[in-house]
Amino acid sequence: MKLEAIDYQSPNAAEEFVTSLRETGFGVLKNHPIRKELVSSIYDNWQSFYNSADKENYRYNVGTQDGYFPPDVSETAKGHSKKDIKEYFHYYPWGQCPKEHKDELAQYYSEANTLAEELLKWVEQYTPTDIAQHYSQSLSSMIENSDQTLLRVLHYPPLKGDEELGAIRAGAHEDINLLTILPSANEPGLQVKAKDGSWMDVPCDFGTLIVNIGDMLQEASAGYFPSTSHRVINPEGADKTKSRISLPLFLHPKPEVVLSKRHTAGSYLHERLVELGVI
Ligand SMILES: O=C(O)CCC(=O)C(=O)O
Ligand SMILES: [Fe+2]
Repeated sequence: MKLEAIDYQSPNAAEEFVTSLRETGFGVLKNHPIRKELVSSIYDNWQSFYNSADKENYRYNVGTQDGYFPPDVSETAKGHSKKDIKEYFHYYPWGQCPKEHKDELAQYYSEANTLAEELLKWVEQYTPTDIAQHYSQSLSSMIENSDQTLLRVLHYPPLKGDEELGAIRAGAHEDINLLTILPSANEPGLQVKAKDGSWMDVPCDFGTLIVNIGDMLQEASAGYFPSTSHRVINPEGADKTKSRISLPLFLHPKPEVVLSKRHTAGSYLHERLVELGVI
């Protein structure tokens, strides 16, 4: 199995994309509308943010989960004992954000959400009827005007050699949300678990866009769309001294949206955040 980039502008893009999601949990797009200059400018500006002590002034709010999460509070992936080697910032339009970075993130958030609504329409269009009957409302309407959709600016610092034995940049995990939209990072390392249990590198040519299924879409589609494990491995050799920045947008429905008989988006998120140890 190999992940091939699908041309967003090709006439078969929607069908090929949804087939890839169904078979691997991932879809990779090229020639998509997210602007490369905007992404690389965010990477540069946030590298400066992480290099500065100012980040401590934006420590996250426990109740609302917006702001800066330093390395010592960073997540421990479900079922793991070691913390990930990363720090990150959670941006919501209503949340805290350094003012010099706000316009750019707001712009990216809005453009990526527009594309996300289209991708959810593709998913819906190629969902078999017997599965689609489980959707309580259209997938794209679940995220429309949602203030829960989260843009995470991640920084994986250079490795210093004193990291906890066995700790990696991001331990194997599944995302909680509906879909995740992720421009290729500025360094490799992201891997996805194939059906045979082996780890595959996700293509990381700058300018491609990686989309993966989260647990909420798996829940809403009664397992038809698989939420797939992925991880970020540590760099080796000369790459150890390099930072890695990435920018996932996690599409979260409004809390009252019904995902399944068992869960609303709100009840599901709460359960998972407790497991992650961040609330
Ligand atoms: O940094 C990456 O490439 C992926 C990050 C990720 O999987 C996550 O934050 O959930
Ligand atoms: Fe993830």
